[in-house]
Amino acid sequence: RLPPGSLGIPLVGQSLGLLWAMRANTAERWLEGRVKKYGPISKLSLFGKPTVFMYGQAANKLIFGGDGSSISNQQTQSLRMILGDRCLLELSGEDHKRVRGALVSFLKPESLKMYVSKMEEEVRSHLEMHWEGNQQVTVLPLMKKLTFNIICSLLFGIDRGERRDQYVHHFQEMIEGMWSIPVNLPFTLFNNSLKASAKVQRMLKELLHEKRLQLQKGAPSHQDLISCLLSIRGEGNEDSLSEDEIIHNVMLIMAAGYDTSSVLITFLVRLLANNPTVYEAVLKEQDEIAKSKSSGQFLTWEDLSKMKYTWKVAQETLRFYPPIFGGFRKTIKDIEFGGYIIPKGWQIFWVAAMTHMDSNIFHEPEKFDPARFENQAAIPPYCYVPFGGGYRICPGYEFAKIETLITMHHLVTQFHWKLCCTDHFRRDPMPVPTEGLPIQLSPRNHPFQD
Ligand code: HEM
Repeated sequence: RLPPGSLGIPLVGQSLGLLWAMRANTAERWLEGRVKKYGPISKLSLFGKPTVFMYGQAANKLIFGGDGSSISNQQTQSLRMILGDRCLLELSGEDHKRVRGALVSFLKPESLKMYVSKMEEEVRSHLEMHWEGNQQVTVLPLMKKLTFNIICSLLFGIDRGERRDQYVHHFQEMIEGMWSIPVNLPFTLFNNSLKASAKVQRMLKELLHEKRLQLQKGAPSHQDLISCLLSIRGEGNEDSLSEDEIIHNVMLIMAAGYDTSSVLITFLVRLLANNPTVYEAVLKEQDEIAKSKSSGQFLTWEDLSKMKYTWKVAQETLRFYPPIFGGFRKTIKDIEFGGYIIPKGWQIFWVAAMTHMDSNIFHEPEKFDPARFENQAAIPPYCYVPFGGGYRICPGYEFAKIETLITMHHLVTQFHWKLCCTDHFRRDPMPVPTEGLPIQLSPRNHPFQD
């Protein structure tokens, strides 16, 4: 009773077909082809492993909704070797709960409220340095720079300067090989990434010791994520997290929070250039907030809570272009689903966009309509999953929301822009617009000089 489909050529299976379709931005069509041929659940072979692809509300409930006793997380070997074996993605059961709890104690809204102004400072100085006075900018690399700087400032307490620049350099090298084939030979992408990962780990170890000393001298534990993690005590007053756990999870946060939010903001910029109606409504909302502030005054938590329409636009953007295309899980025992058996040890491949574009769930799914998020309760559970679901749901949701809203506030109230090239994109595996989305820029209230 295995699901229909074929495992293809040994080892290679359908991996090349899927990777090719991702690059050409036709992965959804590629998967739709499978659904037409085999139905909503089918078997194939991806990255050397027998796999079941499935999507939809019931499938997502099975994947995200359990407690980890039948389905576990599954990461690629390259990711494990680069980010370390104590990062959240590798942990399960009590270890996962303990480490995740520690990260959430910093990433929860009640803690993040304290950092709104610090985040805004980073956004303002970024725009001043890289946007103001320029007639053309390329959005994606700049947004990556910005989200990295926000992470450095808030999570690691590293201010602008030489040290931060060194981090950026090694970190970028590290993440370049995260999705590569794990062939550890000199000059392979994977080998470069592993070397960069070792450098980043050494730098973080130094930083950790500095933070420990600062804490001993009375620095506040909430000054940044690392200090917060170092201060959490277990039941017998011992360190709750080991040094490796702190370092590996700080690297995970760097990787998880950098590409994702920068892609979301880039696609928002692209959307507002293409959709004047949505642009006018976002501008109206943000102008009202700007008018209520005196010159130079920082945004507050209350201001962010007024940006309701802007966040709905972001939610609809995430429905169309989820930065995380999907992911893998592994069965711990035989599982019966939809009349089929998924054998123990097989991979499960979930894909957010397939559920997001299902017309049985979202009326006219091809239409960009932020109004569908007016009544969040009307969206059935496990159907809108850009941040995943269940006990592994993205703990950076609120962080991503705050940085997106602050950045969009400043962009729309300060600038006009239009696209300079085609608005095609490919997946790498994150969506990447052609040439990184160059735009023509002019200050607000100044017409373009063509
Ligand atoms: C638009 C921005 C973001 C999107 C779309 C996003 C999406 C996701 C998704 C889909 C997952 C679940 C993957 C799975 O279940 O296999 C996830 C997990 C995770 N995300 Fe995010 N993320 C975003 C921003 C962030 C930020 C800013 C941070 C940190 C500051 C972060 C930290 C994490 C971590 C640590 C996990 C692993 C959770 C676990 O395994 O328990 N993410 N994210």
